[in-house]
Amino acid sequence: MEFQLLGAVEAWEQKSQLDLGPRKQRFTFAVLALHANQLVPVDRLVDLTWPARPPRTAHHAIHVSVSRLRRAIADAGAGRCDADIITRGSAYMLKVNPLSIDVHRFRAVVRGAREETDDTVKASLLRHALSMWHGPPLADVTTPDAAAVLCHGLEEARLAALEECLDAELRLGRHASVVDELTDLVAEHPYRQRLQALLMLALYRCGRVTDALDAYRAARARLADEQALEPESRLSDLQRAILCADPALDAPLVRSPSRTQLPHEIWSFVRTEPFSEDVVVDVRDLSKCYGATWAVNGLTFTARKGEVLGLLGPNGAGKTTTLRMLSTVVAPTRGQFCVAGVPGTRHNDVRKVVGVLPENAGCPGHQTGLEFLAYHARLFGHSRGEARDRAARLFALVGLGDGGGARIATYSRGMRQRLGLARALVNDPAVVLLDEPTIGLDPPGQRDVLTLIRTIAEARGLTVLLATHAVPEVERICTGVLILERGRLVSNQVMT
Ligand SMILES: Nc1ncnc2c1ncn2[C@@H]1O[C@H](COP(=O)(O)OP(=O)(O)OP(=O)(O)O)[C@@H](O)[C@H]1O
Repeated sequence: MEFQLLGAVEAWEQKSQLDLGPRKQRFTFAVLALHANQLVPVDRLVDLTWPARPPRTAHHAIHVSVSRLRRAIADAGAGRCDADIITRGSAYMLKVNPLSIDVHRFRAVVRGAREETDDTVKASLLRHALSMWHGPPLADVTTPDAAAVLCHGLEEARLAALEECLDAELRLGRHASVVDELTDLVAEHPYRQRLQALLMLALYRCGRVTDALDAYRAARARLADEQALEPESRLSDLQRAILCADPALDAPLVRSPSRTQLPHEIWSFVRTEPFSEDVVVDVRDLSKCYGATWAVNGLTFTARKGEVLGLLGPNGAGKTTTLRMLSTVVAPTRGQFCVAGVPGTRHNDVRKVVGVLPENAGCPGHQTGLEFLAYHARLFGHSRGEARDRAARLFALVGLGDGGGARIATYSRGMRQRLGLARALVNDPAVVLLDEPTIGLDPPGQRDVLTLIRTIAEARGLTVLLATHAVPEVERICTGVLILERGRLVSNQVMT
């Protein structure tokens, strides 16, 4: 489930929007989501909803709203515990993965951008974070009083991120492309002196020296007339530097970064792992570029024996490309990896230690499941008899029971996924790569397949990398999660 607070308040499960009810009910939801995983007293919800004079029925109205919200979430999640509103005394808490809420994702990406030393990456992460905004926070549910209490800090965070982004873009020599945006921003926020300074610098670098000096004069007059303030030294120093054409103000020479200047470290703000003998997957700076698109950029992580690591991200985040590189189907543009001690450059050896369930695994409908598995066991060099035994064992392991004699064409989607999983295990791999293994399955089918994956991983000490765009899948079975956005790792967490 995905929740949007930056703009109109909305909740989405897959592609359907949840009905969060009338305005006050959506407002209650928004307050709980802003304080995800924290208790919010009913009294506070009442004060925020009716700041002037709450009606006598106010507490009751909040209880009714919460119970309707709870039902809407449960119905949409079809029984999966994706998010839930729990009661503790006279307080409520929305229990949810905070990264399914845009406000918390925004803050996480901005935090990551601040740690980034490469301005290209920093600017692109900040632009991405800013793109999560679809309007003022809680736009369709809040009142001016409540917005002043709940949203002021958020709006300030957006402006600070925007200033940092424009600053990085100016350092990258992009003055021509940001000057109009800066002009609009200064008109909208006339007292933000950092924006004024950025505009003056952009104008100067565009060769518009008079406009840069006019901008300073206008800013100084406005500050004096309306705020009785003097400009900060950053503005007056900049004006002096412009007047004497200080070379320090010149636009930087834009060079394409050399290989050694590219960021090799990802920012992992939760999980850091020391090297250990247990490490079965070791990925360093793995990157893939298609034309101008970095499908995966600078991915670094490790996975230990027995770990079920989720690769979580929206469409196009780079999950499939990562798995395709690790299964040696696609060659990395940069970086390296090692699986079970085998370097990624030794393709044939990697394929012996890796099992793969691709996103759209095709199975020949005319074969029986057992024939299909035995065929693949033969490809890994097993004798005919061994291949048959192995096929039967795996068939039972994935819970396909007695259906071995039936043709695959008669299998349900869930049975095909189980078969695909069995095929991924046919070579006794150390690592299994699963790309959206539950796609197209109904909720009970999804639960079954996920439980099966976890059980097999535990029983066999397998390391599993599971690509998915569904937060609940990760919560259900993963021991850790890597969150990808536009090819970059934005978070690396242990699941608790
Ligand atoms: N063969 C290709 N040629 C060109 N671009 C590609 C190719 N494969 C992937 N891409 C691009 O790389 C980016 C990452 O794609 P990828 O399929 O790895 O993402 P994903 O996270 O698996 O997405 P999804 O959930 O939609 O499967 C996308 O912008 C995609 O268009």
